[in-house]
Amino acid sequence: MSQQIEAIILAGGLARRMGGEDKGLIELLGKPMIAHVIGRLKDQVNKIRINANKNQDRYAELGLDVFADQLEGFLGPLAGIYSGLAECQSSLMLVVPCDCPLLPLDLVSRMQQQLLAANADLAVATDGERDHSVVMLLKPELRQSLKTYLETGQRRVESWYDEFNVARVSFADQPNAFVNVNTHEQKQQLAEVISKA
Ligand SMILES: Nc1nc2c(ncn2[C@@H]2O[C@H](COP(=O)(O)OP(=O)(O)OP(=O)(O)O)[C@@H](O)[C@H]2O)c(=O)[nH]1
Ligand SMILES: [Mg+2]
Repeated sequence: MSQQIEAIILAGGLARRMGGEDKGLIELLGKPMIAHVIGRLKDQVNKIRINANKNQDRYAELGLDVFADQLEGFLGPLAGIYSGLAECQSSLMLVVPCDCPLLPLDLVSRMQQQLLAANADLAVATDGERDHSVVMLLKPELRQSLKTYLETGQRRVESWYDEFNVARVSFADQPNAFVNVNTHEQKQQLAEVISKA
């Protein structure tokens, strides 16, 4: 297990494409979506916390700490990351979304190794072609920059981290690694893929 790395799972969005149902709590193959994500991470980090703005009691039943966005108004994933960094007690924090149930089992070791090798501020996962911008490993010192960025009305994750030294970490060897679920149809398709695997 990587030392001194904690993770936050972002489950604070409005899930509009799911009709406003709480995406992390939607059942996928008999358990909440977020439980799949926890299963992928639990042997990779020292601690996992859940970022949720609704149904916090239900998330807490999973036995993990739950925290809400400190800035109101559903400002996007960066609001969750900003709040997560406030309580971060490790030298690096991993961020993942709640709707990505096939995350790599070697996610943290590879992200950490490449962040350190590049002396980067932040590592972002890619599928070999594009960034998966809410799968990142970052230094807590970036919190102040995040605050300024959000306070000036900006929201886009990629534009925020562009100003830093970013290590892009390819997981092209795992084509399903970042399959994520935004609609009921995608959930059904993924359930079929996992069942046949
Ligand atoms: N904390 C927090 N997380 C968010 C917010 N908006 C999105 N996220 C999270 O960011 C990740 C990626 O976002 P999306 O896949 O677009 O999820 P979403 O915004 O809930 O869904 P849509 O409304 O359908 O776009 C998910 O894990 C969301 O929970 C927000 O305002 N606050
Ligand atoms: Mg969204």
